[in-house]
Amino acid sequence: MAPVNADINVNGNGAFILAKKGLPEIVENEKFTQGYSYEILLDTANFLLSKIKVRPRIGVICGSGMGSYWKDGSLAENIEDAECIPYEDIPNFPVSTVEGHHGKLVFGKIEGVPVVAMQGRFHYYEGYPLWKCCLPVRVMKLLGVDTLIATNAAGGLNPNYNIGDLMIVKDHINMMGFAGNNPLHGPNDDRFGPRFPPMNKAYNYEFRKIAKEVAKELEIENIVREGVYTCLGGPNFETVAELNMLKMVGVDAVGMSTVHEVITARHCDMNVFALSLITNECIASYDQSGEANHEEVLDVGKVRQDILRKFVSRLVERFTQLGGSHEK
Ligand SMILES: O=P(O)(O)O[C@H]1O[C@H](CO)[C@@H](O)[C@H]1O
Ligand code: HPA
Repeated sequence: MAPVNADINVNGNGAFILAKKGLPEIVENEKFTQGYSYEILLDTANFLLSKIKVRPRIGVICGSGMGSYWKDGSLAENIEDAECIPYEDIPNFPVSTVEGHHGKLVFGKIEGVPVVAMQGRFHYYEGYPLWKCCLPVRVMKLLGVDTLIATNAAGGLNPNYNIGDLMIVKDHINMMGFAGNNPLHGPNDDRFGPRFPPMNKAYNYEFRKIAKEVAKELEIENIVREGVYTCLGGPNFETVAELNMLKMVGVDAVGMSTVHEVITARHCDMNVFALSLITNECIASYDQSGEANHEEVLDVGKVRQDILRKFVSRLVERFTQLGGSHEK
């Protein structure tokens, strides 16, 4: 895990607090996508540390409709000793605006492992610049998270995929990045990571191997796939021609998130695992009837909530057992 260059102290109330030090502030400038400075995000992390009892080790981002199983009563069943903090109460945090994204950080334990779950993520189409969509990932890093599990709902483009399948993300194609839109755009702060981060090992090989083993243990290997994800800016679903182009370049599943979060996480040296729930078939032919819609996306999330909860819980346990010395 890369040093975040912040000393961790304990304040008078026994809460963790991160001390500021190092480089000068980078001024926020949304227009030029410079993002919040390291110091501003330390304020956010310190606010959270003053509220929580355990420091999370693993961060989970819940995809569309997949956060509902973390909600209210059922959340307590899965995350022990849950402490929920609404986004609107967190300094410098954006707020969730999309149905199926509740807008809370949930701290607690899964299988005894301290975690933080984002019950709701931020998307570019909501009007947030990419750096802001990914701000929680950097805050997680400052809190001590070294592993990110990002989940998403995605359209299945691979003709062998079925609705309800789970796709372990092997790699991504950063379509928005091709057009120059990247969460790391703007001045680089080396305290988060290097100017030119590599991305050829973005999705941890050991984690993917473990996920396939876990799928066998849970007897769900028949619905678990491995493939390439891409994120488009949204909010519209894709045209037939766009989908055919994506198919030609090797995309298996299409969504509107995750890629920029993963880039941000890898930039600050987190280990990453990502999982797509295939919620709909991408309609890549003019002869096919039907239209993609968000309701269907949310419905499939509900149907798969139990399996997702079991899968993610087991992964949290197994990733933690792996320790920090594995090949990324
Ligand atoms: O990627 P998540 O947040 O799971 O959501 C996916 O589902 C929504 C479309 O139905 C889009 O936001 C797309 O990105
Ligand atoms: O078909 C899709 N396209 C883009 N994003 C999505 N999120 C869920 N399904 C889809």
